[in-house]
Amino acid sequence: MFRIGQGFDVHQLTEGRPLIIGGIEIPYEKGLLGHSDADVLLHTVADACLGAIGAGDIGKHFPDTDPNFKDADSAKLLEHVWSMVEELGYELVNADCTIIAQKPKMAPYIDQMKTRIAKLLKATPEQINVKATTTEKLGFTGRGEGIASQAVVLIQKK
Ligand SMILES: Nc1ccn([C@@H]2O[C@H](COP(=O)(O)O)[C@@H](O)[C@H]2O)c(=O)n1
Ligand SMILES: C[C@@]1(CO)OP(=O)(O)OP(=O)(O)OC[C@H]1O
Repeated sequence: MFRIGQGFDVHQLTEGRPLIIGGIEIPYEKGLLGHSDADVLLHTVADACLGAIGAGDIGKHFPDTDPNFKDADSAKLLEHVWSMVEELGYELVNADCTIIAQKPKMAPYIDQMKTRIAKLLKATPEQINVKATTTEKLGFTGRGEGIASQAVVLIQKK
């Protein structure tokens, strides 16, 4: 049996924070603001996984009012979400993700992100696709006020 889930997330860009996307630290003058490390890409993958198993969203499992998740490593949150997926007897078919950012250029980091996400989802990098797009300087992403991400995850019963 196949199940599919999708995720969408946005975080504000601000000075004085590291920029962590897809579990990779990217050199940039600003970073993403959040209760956790604000890894917008891993949050969308986690939400897509939770969507696929009908288990709500990351805010439900890791509330931003809980001090345990302050500055949390989103890779650890995704690891936990993936263990929930595996406990139900599923494995990954594939994941497709889009980072929506005017700047910085994501292309040099895409392969590292794929490898990192693949490891977290007990899959191979070939099962993971990560894309990036600007919004042609339009909207909040285009003005560099924040970064958005989308992901779709397909799972199947082992
Ligand atoms: N933050 C980004 C945005 C885009 N890219 C790459 O550039 C290509 C062109 O972007 P458009 O918004 O003009 O479609 C895109 O296909 C990505 O490969 C990037 O690396 N980082
Ligand atoms: C990850 C959590 C928990 O630390 O916080 P944030 O980093 O603010 O991320 P968000 O995508 O707003 O929601 C999920 C949260 O509960």
